[in-house]
Amino acid sequence: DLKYSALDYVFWKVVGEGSFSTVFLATDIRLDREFAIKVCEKKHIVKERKVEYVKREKEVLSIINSRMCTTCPFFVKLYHTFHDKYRLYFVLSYASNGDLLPYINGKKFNEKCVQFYAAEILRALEHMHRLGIIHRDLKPENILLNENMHILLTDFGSAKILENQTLESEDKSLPNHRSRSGSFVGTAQYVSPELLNEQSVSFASDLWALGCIIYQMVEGHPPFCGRSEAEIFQKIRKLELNFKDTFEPKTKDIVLKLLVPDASSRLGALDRGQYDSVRSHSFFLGVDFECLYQKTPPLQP
Ligand SMILES: NC(=O)Nc1ccc2c(c1)=C(Cc1cc(-c3cccc(C(=O)NCCN4CCCCC4)c3)c[nH]1)C(=O)N=2
Repeated sequence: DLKYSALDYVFWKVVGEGSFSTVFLATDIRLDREFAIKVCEKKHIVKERKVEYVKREKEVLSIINSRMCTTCPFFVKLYHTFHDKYRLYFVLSYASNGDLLPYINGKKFNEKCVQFYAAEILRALEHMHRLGIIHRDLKPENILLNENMHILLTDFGSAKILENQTLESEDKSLPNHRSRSGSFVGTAQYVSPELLNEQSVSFASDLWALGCIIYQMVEGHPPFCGRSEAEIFQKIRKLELNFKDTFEPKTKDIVLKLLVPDASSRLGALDRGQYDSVRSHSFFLGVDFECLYQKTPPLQP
C-alpha cells in the first residue's frame, strides 16, 4: 500500500490545538483533497506519558471506522497514519464547519436544533457503546460539523474500550458494564459523578455528558460552571443545577433524567444496544432516528 509522508501534503493552517497535538487543515497533493491532519510530537507525548492515549485513539478510530454504517456516519474517519523522525501524523476527515461550540455560544440553537443534534449525538453513542467504547470526553469541542452540518465525533484519546462487553470479563463488583479507570480523564464541566468519586466508568458516563450538552445547547453555557475545577466538581457532586423559566419542560425533564448522580439510575443506563428509554422520551417526539443523516440539519453555517 501507498507510503505517505508530510511531503504529500500542503499544510494550510492550524484548525485545532490539543494538550499534546495540533490539527492542521491540509491538502493531499496527489488527490487534491482536504484533510485534517493531527500531528503529535513524539518527544512531547513520551515526556507527557501520553503514548497510551495516542495508541488508544488509533485503535478506537480503527474499530469505529470498520463498523461505520450509512445510517450512522457520525464519526471522523481515520484514513491513514504515518510518522517521521520527530512526529506522528493522523490523517482525518476535515469538518469544514468546525465544532459545535461557536454555534452554541452564538445562541443559534432553537428547540428543533437542540432536538436534532441531541438525536445525532445519541445515535453516535449507540454505535460507539455497541462496540464497547466509552468516549469519556464528550463535549461540544469534540463534536464537529461537516460541510452539510451533520456531526462528526472526534478525539478518542480518552476513550475506554470495555473488553468483550460481558460482565464475566469485568470487575464483578461494578455492575452495568463498568470497569475501574486508573486516572481521571475528561473535561471538568462534563465529567460524571462516578468518574469523580469512585474512578469507575460506564457507558452512562457518556449519557451524563449528553445531558450537559443538551442543557448547554439551550442555555449557551454548561450546567456546572465555576472559576476552578474544584468549584465545578463541588457543583457536580451537589447537583447544583439551575434552569431558566424559559427552559422547555420536556427538555428540562430529559436533562434531569440524564444528570442523575447514580449511573445505574440514569435514563438509558439499563438499555442495551439501542437507547430506547432515551429515544422514547417526549423530548424526542417526532424524531426518526434511522433517517437523521438524510435530513437537512436545522442549523445553517
Ligand atoms: N482532537 C481532535 O481529534 N481534533 C480534531 C480531529 C479531526 C478534525 C478536527 C479536529 C477538525 C477541526 C476543524 C476546525 C475547523 C475550523 C476552525 C476555524 C474556523 C472554522 C470556520 O470558520 N469554519 C466555517 C464555519 N464557521 C464556524 C463558526 C461560526 C461561523 C461559521 C473551522 C474546521 N475543522 C477537523 O476538521 N477534523
